[in-house]
Amino acid sequence: MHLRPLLRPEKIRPSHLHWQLCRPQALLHRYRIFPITHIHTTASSKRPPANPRSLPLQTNIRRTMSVSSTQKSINIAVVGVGLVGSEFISQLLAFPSPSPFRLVALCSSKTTLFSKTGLTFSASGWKSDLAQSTEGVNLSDLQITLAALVQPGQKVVLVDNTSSDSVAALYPSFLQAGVDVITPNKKAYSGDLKLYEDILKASLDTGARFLNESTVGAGLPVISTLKDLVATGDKVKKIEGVFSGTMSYIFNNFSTGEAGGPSFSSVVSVAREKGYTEPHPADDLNGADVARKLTILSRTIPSMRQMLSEGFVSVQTTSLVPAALENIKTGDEFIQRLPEFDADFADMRERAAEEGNVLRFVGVVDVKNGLIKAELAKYPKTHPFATSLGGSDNIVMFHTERYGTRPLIVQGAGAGAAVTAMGVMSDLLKLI
Ligand SMILES: NC(=O)C1=CN([C@@H]2O[C@H](COP(=O)(O)OP(=O)(O)OC[C@H]3O[C@@H](n4cnc5c(N)ncnc54)[C@H](OP(=O)(O)O)[C@@H]3O)[C@@H](O)[C@H]2O)C=CC1
Ligand SMILES: N[C@@H](CC=O)C(=O)O
Ligand code: NA
Repeated sequence: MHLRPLLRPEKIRPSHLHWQLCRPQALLHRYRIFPITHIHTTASSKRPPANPRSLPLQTNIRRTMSVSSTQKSINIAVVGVGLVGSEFISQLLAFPSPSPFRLVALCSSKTTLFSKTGLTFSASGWKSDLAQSTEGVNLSDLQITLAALVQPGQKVVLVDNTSSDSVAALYPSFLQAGVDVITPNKKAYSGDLKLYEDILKASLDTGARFLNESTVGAGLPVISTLKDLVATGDKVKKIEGVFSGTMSYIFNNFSTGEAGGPSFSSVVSVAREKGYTEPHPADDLNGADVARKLTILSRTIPSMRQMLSEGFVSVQTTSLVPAALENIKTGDEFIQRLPEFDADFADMRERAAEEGNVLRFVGVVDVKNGLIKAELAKYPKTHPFATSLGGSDNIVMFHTERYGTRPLIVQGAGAGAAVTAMGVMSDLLKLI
C-alpha cells in the first residue's frame, strides 16, 4: 500500500494550515453508528433552471427584491470566472430587470473589464469581451477603485470566485474600505488565524460584511444555520457529517457494500468532470478541503475558536493521496497517475464489503471533547451515510443542547457550479 505514512505525534494547528495526517487503514477497524433519528432535506440536488422567467412565482418574489426608486443598485466586482464564477455571472445576469445589482468589474486571472456605470457586453458575450480586454489584473488598483465607489447608501461588493490565497489576503483591505466581501473561497477563513482576525476586525470597524455560505456545503444553509444556532444562544455540542461533495460522490459510487465495482481512479475522474473537485483534485483527496471546512465551522463556535487560537486543538486528517503522488503539480498529471493505485483502493473496498460495511469520508467537530477530525471510516451498509446519500450529497448534523437527541440535519448536493453559485447569490441577497 502506498498511502501516506502516519505522521505523529505533533499537534498541528489549523491556524497554520497544517493537518495531522493519519493512514486510513489504521482507522478502518473502527466501526461507528451515529444516532440519526430524523433526516430533513433542506435543499434539492436539482440544478435550478437557468431562466428565472420559467418560474412565475419565483420571478415575482425576485421582483420584490429589485431596487426601488430611492435605493441605489449594489455595485459588484467579480474576481474569478472559472466554473463557479461563470455560473454566478449567469445567475446574476438572469436577474429580472430592474435588477438590484450592477456589475462594475470582471477579472479573470489575466484580464479585467471595468465600468463604474455598469458593464455592458457585445453580442459575443462577457466571456469573449473579457478575454479580448487589454487591461491586465491589478487587485490593489481594483481595491482603490471600488473604495471610491462606496458612498452612504451605496454598497459595493467584491465576489471572489477563485481559490487563490493572494486574493483572500486582500479581504481585510477591501473590508476596511467599506467593500463587502462574498466568497466560496475557503482560504481566508481556514488559513492563517491573523488573516481571519483581520477580517473580523475590518468588518467590525467599517460595518462591511463578509459572507461565505458556499465555503461549507456549497449552497446548503450550513454556515447560516450554525450562525443562527450560536447567535440565538444554543450550545453546539458536536457537528458531524459528510462535508465533501467530491468524497461523497467517490465513495457513494466506489463503495456500495457489494463486492467489486468501478475503479477508484475512474470515479475520481468523473467527480472532476462534474465540477465537484477543487482545481487540483489532490486538495480533496488529501482531506485538506474537509479540514478547511471543519476549521471554518469551528471558528464560528466561540469556545472552539478560543481553543483553536490558543493551539489546544488540531484537525486530525486522513489523506488518501498516495505518497508517490503527493508532489504532483497539475491536476491532469495527478488523474493520469492515479490508476497505478487502483488495486490498493479496491483492496480496502473489498475488506469493508466482506464485513458488510461501506467506506465514507466523514468530518467531526466535537466541541465537548475539543476534537476535530476528517477521516475515512467504515459504516454498516444500512447506515444513513450508506443509504441516504447520492451524487455529491453532503449531510451535516448539528447536535445541540436545544435539539437534544434528535440533531438538526441539513442534506443535499454539496458541490457543483449551480448549487455553489446559488450559495453566493443567496449571500448577495442578504445585503439587500
Ligand atoms: N466547484 C465546487 O463545487 C465548489 C467550489 N467552491 C470554491 O469555489 C471556488 C472556485 O471554484 P471553481 O470555480 O470550481 O474553480 P475554477 O478553477 O474553475 O475557477 C477558479 C478561477 O479563478 C481564477 N483565478 C485564480 N487566481 C486568480 C486571480 N488572482 N485573479 C483572478 N482570477 C483568478 C482562475 O483563473 P485561471 O483558470 O486563469 O487560473 C480560475 O478561472 C474555489 O475556491 C472552490 O474551493 C466551493 C464550493 C463548491
Ligand atoms: N471540492 C469541494 C467543493 C466544495 O467545497 C467538494 O468536493 O466538496
Ligand atoms: Na453552504
